[in-house]
Amino acid sequence: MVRYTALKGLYDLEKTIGSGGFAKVKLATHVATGEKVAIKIMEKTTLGEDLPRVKLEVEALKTLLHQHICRLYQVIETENHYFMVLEYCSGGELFDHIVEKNRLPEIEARRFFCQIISAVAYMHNLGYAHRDLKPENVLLDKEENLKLIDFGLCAKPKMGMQAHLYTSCGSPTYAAPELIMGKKYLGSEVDIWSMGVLLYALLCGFLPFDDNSLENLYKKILSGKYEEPYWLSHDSKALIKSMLQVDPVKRITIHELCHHPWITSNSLKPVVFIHKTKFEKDDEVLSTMSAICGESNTDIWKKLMRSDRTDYRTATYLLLLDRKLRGLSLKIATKS
Ligand SMILES: O=C(Nc1ccc2c(c1)CNCC2)c1ccc(F)cc1
Repeated sequence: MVRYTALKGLYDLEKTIGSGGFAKVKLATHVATGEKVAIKIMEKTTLGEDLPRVKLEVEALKTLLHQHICRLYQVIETENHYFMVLEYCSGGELFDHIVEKNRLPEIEARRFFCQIISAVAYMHNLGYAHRDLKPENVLLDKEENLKLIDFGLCAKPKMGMQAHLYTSCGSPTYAAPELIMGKKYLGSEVDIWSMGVLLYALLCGFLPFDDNSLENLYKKILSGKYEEPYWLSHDSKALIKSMLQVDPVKRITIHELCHHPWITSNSLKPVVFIHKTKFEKDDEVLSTMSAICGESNTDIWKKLMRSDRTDYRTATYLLLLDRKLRGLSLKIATKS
């Protein structure tokens, strides 16, 4: 096991739970609270021109505080590495969950899809587009709630969500026609298309557009034609059709999506996005911390407010707060 001195005493590294392009994700234990976390480890040399994506993802995750967006607890930068300490999503990838069940019944698909809409509506409302929405970037926590990850491609256009984007990014299978055509596009509109592909995958168990040859895949996406399996209900077909519109102008908007009958059919209320508990002062959590570090609640809180919210103190506070919100006892490991 590679030893990273930067983590010594703070996090105990365990098994590797994911390895993507330029990052490796390892399960770890936050020493002070014993809570599990996922640490995304990136080597600066292999990052190369992807380095700006790390900074983009950190800034996005520090701003996006939502119950269905994976929480960032701490960032550690050393001479050769970046370590992003993230919320551990023990249920793994939604993709594996769909494959395991072959396809999801409409009720379960709706529950998951409402959580995704809530997170994406919240992001768009804050001026962020994800641009890489796909089942691999949707994880499950232990209560089978969804967590969006991988904001390395997200965009926060300076001129707001009405400003056009040009960078072609994300994986073609989930990419909107205007994006693969290299046209200017709106981040919000390409996210809706990707969500349409996601919903199709949830309900069908396979992808609407798939082909081993990139050229044929592009042709299928640009045609906007896909199979409609017999088990899809009328409303599901209508909703998918409204999201997989080749012409972005005809595509359903995130606001219409929140109020769509397929979405509200059970709960009869539109999807709302509730801010995740921002940085509320919680004295019980602060007292638990002050019992160890000897500082007063006020001093700890002042330091938290002044920090850049990515240090060990912030991680400890947030992990204790998560424990409390899950109804667990607050404990801190004393120096053994
Ligand atoms: O928790 C994560 N991944 C994870 C967790 C559990 C399991 C997996 C991935 C995959 N195998 C099943 C178990 C995770 C969390 C944040 C992140 F950015 C990337 C990955």
